[in-house]
Amino acid sequence: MQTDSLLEFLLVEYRWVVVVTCLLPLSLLWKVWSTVRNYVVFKMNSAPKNHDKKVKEIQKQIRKWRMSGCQTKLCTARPGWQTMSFRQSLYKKSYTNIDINLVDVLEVDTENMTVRCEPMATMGQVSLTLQPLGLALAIVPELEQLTVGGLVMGTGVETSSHRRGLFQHVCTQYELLLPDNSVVTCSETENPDLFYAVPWSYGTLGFLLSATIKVIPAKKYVRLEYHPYTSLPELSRRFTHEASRPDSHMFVEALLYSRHEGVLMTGDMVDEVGADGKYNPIGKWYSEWFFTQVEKHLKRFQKGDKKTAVEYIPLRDYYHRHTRSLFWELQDIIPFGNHPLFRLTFGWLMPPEVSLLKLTQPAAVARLYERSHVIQDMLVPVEHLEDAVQKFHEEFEVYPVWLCPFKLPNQPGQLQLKSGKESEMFVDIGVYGVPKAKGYETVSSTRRVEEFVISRGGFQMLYADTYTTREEFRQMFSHSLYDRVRETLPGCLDAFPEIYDKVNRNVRK
Ligand SMILES: Cc1cc2nc3c(=O)[nH]c(=O)nc-3n(C[C@H](O)[C@H](O)[C@H](O)COP(=O)(O)OP(=O)(O)OC[C@H]3O[C@@H](n4cnc5c(N)ncnc54)[C@H](O)[C@@H]3O)c2cc1C
Ligand SMILES: NC(=O)C1=CN([C@@H]2O[C@H](COP(=O)(O)OP(=O)(O)OC[C@H]3O[C@@H](n4cnc5c(N)ncnc54)[C@H](OP(=O)(O)O)[C@@H]3O)[C@@H](O)[C@H]2O)C=CC1
Ligand SMILES: CC(C)=CCC[C@@H](C)[C@H]1CC[C@@]2(C)C3=C(CC[C@]12C)[C@@]1(C)CC[C@H](O)C(C)(C)[C@@H]1CC3
Repeated sequence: MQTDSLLEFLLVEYRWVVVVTCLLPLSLLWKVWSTVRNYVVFKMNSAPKNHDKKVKEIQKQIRKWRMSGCQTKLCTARPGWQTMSFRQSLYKKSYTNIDINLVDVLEVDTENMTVRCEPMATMGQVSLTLQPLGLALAIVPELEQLTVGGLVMGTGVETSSHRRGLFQHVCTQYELLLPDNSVVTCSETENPDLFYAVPWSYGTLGFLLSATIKVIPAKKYVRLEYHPYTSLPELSRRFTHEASRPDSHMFVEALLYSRHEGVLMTGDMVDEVGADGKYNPIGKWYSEWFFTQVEKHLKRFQKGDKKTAVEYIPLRDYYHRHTRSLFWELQDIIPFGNHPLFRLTFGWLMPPEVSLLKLTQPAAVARLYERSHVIQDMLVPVEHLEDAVQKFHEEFEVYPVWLCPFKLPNQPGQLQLKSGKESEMFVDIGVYGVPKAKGYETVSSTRRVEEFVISRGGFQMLYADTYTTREEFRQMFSHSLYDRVRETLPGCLDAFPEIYDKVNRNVRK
């Protein structure tokens, strides 16, 4: 990473000093506190009773805002440092912040196979609550601090999305507080326009009070197969086949380690460790970061070992396989984080809470990331996978690249299929790291990739920086249903800005 001054150099190269000595112990404190708190609250079954009381607390805040003449727009009071995105939203300073202190799992319905969660419940919390019941969310987005509210109002994807779609496609009902202070529920059959406009609305239609999400039976392990490739066309063909086949494996994912080479992984939930593979508890504190373990399969393949490797991984370890290394982002913060000695001594404290990393990010680091760090997830139809990888290589040249397939059904809402088909297989292309492409420049390079994605009928995940203009944004995301719903919801236009006003690069720091 290039740095300008000695101070910048120290703050970047030695950021690990603060992270290892302060943030790791603090993160452990936070993890222990929140796990115990969630367990006690769930066990005491206090949450469902408290839910209506807490909703009244929120309605009190909205009433106060309305009594004061709706002077400002509204947003949640979730501090920017706690959100699972690189930036902190500037609008939180001028909007009326509404405290949504709804942090719990409300009830698990084993008959209808759903769980009702409050919006501030996190993926780690929900998967811990469901695990003893032998259940899991139908889609478990990777990072533990992701919240239900953020995944509904933004989006969520995981390696079973080729079967089940995005996070919104496994939600059956939303409970919302509208700007006129009314509480409504919506689903495919009840207020369907609102139901389909909520995903990707980024909190600009109302406040989410709870979401009902599909759950599935969870088995103890994932049987994972590793298929290395040294040809992108072959990897792309097999990736598309594995994602689209009617009898697909439950999990499909690929990591690219260069423009032409990568490892495709296919997996299924199983109850026992089989004799055809080795048991690999990748979640153990001492175990190697997952993406470097996967790369070893590519290296052995390049040396002539062509066999398909099989491993048995504990289910929870699999769901959060990239969490301990924050995909591959921690290597830029704790460069020796994957060293065996460090893992043995400090591995049990990893990863540092993203929230604390954000809270303590030096300005010099922010400037450096601004200039020479890419964090983007672009969603394109899988037929364009090869030319998309080519485009990302030309503009960014960042590896590994995360490839995660997902099925996109043709439903009303912001994500419209340009092909008009009933459903289409897409791929999430995740790029996180220091760009090596010659001539890389943050805005112009990213805008060229955005233009490419729009031209292929794709979408940009909006936790990342979008440099699109308002017009380009409306080209990428359909606003016809969204605009209509905003006009029909009483007080919505006064209470909330448009999506673009909450996600574009100029409203984030
Ligand atoms: C070291 C440290 C790290 C922290 N990291 C995070 C973090 O990564 N994510 C985060 O949301 N908050 C984080 N917080 C803030 C923390 O959640 C609470 O705001 C603080 O601990 C006070 O909680 P409380 O006693 O008011 O609990 P509560 O009254 O239960 O919660 C108050 C607020 O705390 C947050 N909160 C509490 N429990 C949860 C939960 N299970 N899931 C999500 N949010 C919850 C919510 O913002 C909620 O509005 C952190 C705090 C500390 C000290
Ligand atoms: N595997 C995956 O899919 C991953 C996804 N992500 C991204 O992370 C995001 C989620 O991060 P997270 O920190 O949980 O969410 P955030 O706190 O960042 O919230 C995301 C958006 O949702 C809105 N929102 C959140 N809760 C509510 C609510 N109760 N009512 C109304 N609006 C709400 C926020 O509005 P406001 O600004 O007013 O608070 C914000 O606009 C996802 O959208 C996704 O893009 C990141 C990593 C992995
Ligand atoms: C769809 C999927 C799987 C997305 C994965 C997104 C992750 C790679 C993102 C989400 C939050 C994220 C942007 C973050 C960072 C890295 C990439 C993350 C983890 C870091 C930790 C990079 C270092 C920065 O100093 C800072 C701490 C601000 C951020 C925090 C958010």
